[in-house]
Amino acid sequence: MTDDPRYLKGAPVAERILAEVREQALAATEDGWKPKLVSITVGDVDAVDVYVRNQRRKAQAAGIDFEERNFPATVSPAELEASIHGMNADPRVTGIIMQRPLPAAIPVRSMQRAIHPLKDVEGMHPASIGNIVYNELDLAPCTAAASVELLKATGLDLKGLEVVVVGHSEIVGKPIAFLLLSEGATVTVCHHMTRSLASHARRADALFVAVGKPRLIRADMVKPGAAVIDIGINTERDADGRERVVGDVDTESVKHVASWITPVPGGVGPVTVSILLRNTMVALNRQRNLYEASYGAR
Ligand SMILES: NC(=O)C1=CN([C@@H]2O[C@H](COP(=O)(O)OP(=O)(O)OC[C@H]3O[C@@H](n4cnc5c(N)ncnc54)[C@H](OP(=O)(O)O)[C@@H]3O)[C@@H](O)[C@H]2O)C=CC1
Ligand SMILES: Nc1nc(=O)c2c([nH]1)NC[C@@H]1CN(c3ccc(C(=O)N[C@@H](CCC(=O)O)C(=O)O)cc3)C=[N+]21
Repeated sequence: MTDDPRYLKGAPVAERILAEVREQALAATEDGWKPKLVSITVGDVDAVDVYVRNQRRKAQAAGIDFEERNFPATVSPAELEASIHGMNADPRVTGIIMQRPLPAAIPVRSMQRAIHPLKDVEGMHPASIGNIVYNELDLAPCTAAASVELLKATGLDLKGLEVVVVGHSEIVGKPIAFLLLSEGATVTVCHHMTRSLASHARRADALFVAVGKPRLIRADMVKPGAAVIDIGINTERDADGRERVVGDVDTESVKHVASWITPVPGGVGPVTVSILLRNTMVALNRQRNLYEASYGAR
């Protein structure tokens, strides 16, 4: 079933990006600039496990060092911030990603701000997010950038394309909208106060869904021939009690209407990981350029 040509799979896109990352990482290492990504997790969060596991696997395959720093759920904001400052100052650390969610006692935004913009490989610091508003797109939030890469893989021309984004979180929906605007698409953003999600969604040539609700998008909400990018990752139990991961789109019905649909798993997720590693190399090159501009070329 996953051989259906309508499935817009993540693996080929992810592999292409990872091959470029690997080449850059090897060249940088030879020049004495070994890339290293540090992942921060706080407490034990199932939702993050898969992501971190894949980050470690793909980083190692690409020649990027990967270190996991797990803090207890009881860590204070001040302690966490002090650790981040330590990583900012450590020249061996190229990039820092702070996995979400954080415990309620820790203010996500101030922690995001504590990561130096030059090491912010998720593109979530206000200074980084600001760049995409100015059409500087080389380091964008990973999931948003991954979703747009998948749309590009359809070959559709983004200029003037009618796009609807469902979900407006700061980490996924909003940056998708900004990236698409920069590419010339006409973008409508829907959220929980939108009056008729179905009537907006049905107009879309490309529909992005990042909400966290299984089967939110059904076949009657999709324009025939549309590209559907399903970003949701939800865990459900099936009838015999087994856990399975599903997106926000009712894939079985929508695939008869859409021309392209990203599967979950196997769609946006793997591309997100490869973009994180690509961002690590963008960060490394920025640090290296700054160093060489300050101290002269090696
Ligand atoms: N594949 C990947 O790499 C990643 C996948 N994800 C997945 O993507 C999904 C979204 O993540 P994230 O953006 O962090 O989640 P958030 O919970 O932060 O945001 C969800 C968004 O959906 C909107 N929303 C809620 N209910 C509705 C509704 N009925 N109709 C329309 N919009 C609605 C919310 O709007 P409002 O604020 O107005 O309520 C909000 O903007 C999750 O399933 C998550 O697991 C996340 C990150 C990476
Ligand atoms: N700061 C932050 N940024 C995030 O982007 C972020 C986060 N925190 N917290 C958790 C969520 C979730 N997320 C996933 C990314 C890829 C896969 C992924 O690779 N999924 C594979 C799963 C394959 C398998 O099951 O092994 C797939 O969809 O095919 C999963 C989940 C990123 N998130």
